Amino acid sequence: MDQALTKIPEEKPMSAKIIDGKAYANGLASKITAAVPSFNTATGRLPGLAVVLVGSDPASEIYVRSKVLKTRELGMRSFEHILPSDTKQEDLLRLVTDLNADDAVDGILVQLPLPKHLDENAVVSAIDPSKDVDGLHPENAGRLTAGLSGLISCTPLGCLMLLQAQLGDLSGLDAIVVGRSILVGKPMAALLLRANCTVTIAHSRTRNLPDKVRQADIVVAAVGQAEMIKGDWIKPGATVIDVGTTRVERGGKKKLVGDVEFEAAMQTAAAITPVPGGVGPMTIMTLMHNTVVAAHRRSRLAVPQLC
Ligand SMILES: NC(=O)C1=CN([C@@H]2O[C@H](COP(=O)(O)OP(=O)(O)OC[C@H]3O[C@@H](n4cnc5c(N)ncnc54)[C@H](OP(=O)(O)O)[C@@H]3O)[C@@H](O)[C@H]2O)C=CC1
Ligand SMILES: Nc1nc(=O)c2c([nH]1)NC[C@@H]1CN(c3ccc(C(=O)N[C@@H](CCC(=O)O)C(=O)O)cc3)C=[N+]21
Repeated sequence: MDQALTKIPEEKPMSAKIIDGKAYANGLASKITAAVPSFNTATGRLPGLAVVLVGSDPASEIYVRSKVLKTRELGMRSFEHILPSDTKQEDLLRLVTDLNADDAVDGILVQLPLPKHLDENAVVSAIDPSKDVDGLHPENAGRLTAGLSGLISCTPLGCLMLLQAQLGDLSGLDAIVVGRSILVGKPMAALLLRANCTVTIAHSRTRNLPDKVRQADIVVAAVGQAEMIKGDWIKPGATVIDVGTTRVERGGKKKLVGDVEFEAAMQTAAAITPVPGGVGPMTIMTLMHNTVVAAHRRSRLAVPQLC
């Protein structure tokens, strides 16, 4: 046979689609901004978000700052409470009680982790569940697992929006969530299960993690260890959502990296979120989303379609 006819074209290296979380978050922002004036007309006030930060961790300060700026940018009210790192449990609980009673406040977010001497569970449980825009209160966490409506944790909600935008219906897909925190891993797994995925939850005691990741059509990495999930663990064609954010030093420069080996995963995945610019902006925007949802529910108004 003619040599020219049998020649197989050289295989091009695959390159995943980069899921633009920033762009998706901007789209969501326009819907939220549009919902604020009608809420204002109906109630005579603006939706309000209170953010509480205890201590002065520089990374936490950056996140809190961007939450405050975004709240104002979207036309809502922001209440900022920065407390010293030696704040007493009873003082923090009193602040939460005051915010619960304040009608101008629709959402309360207590930035985690709290300093070691404070009881995180007690603080989160003290938040009025109708204002718990982080979805961390046991009532909201329980409602999610029970399939009831409530407020859903921001980061997992943002990850689900990106996955559905990328894949449409998730029914029947094999998903692995690496990490089982109350903030990310557990609610993420509950949301994927609700979306009819078959879900594996992995953690620090999981055996043969690479093999488990290799089975998954969807990989959500929420560990907090720079690039611990290797590119060759990713199943060809999988969708990868990288929640992790770790500051590292590379070549004398500070850099923010995810839990997934990005460049290597690009060769096998069908789509992947970058760090920064992936899940992070979605977390901030879903917090805004939850604040508007909470404001409408608290005022007994129909919740507008935001996503
Ligand atoms: N981009 C964003 O919007 C957000 C980013 N983050 C980032 O996501 C990451 C995770 O956050 P968070 O869930 O709060 O972190 P936590 O530290 O609370 O949880 C980490 C989880 O990873 C598991 N884990 C640790 N080591 C391994 C390992 N070697 N193999 C498998 N699993 C392991 C732990 O297991 P075990 O339970 O057994 O200890 C734990 O369940 C962090 O980098 C954080 O900064 C968090 C929130 C929002
Ligand atoms: N009660 C509580 N709720 C949280 O949701 C919560 C928390 N505590 N504690 C800390 C983590 C972390 N987190 C992030 C939010 C935004 C970005 C983000 O916007 N990141 C940008 C980069 C920002 C940068 O350069 O530092 C990005 O990924 O593009 C990251 C991480 C929310 N968290």
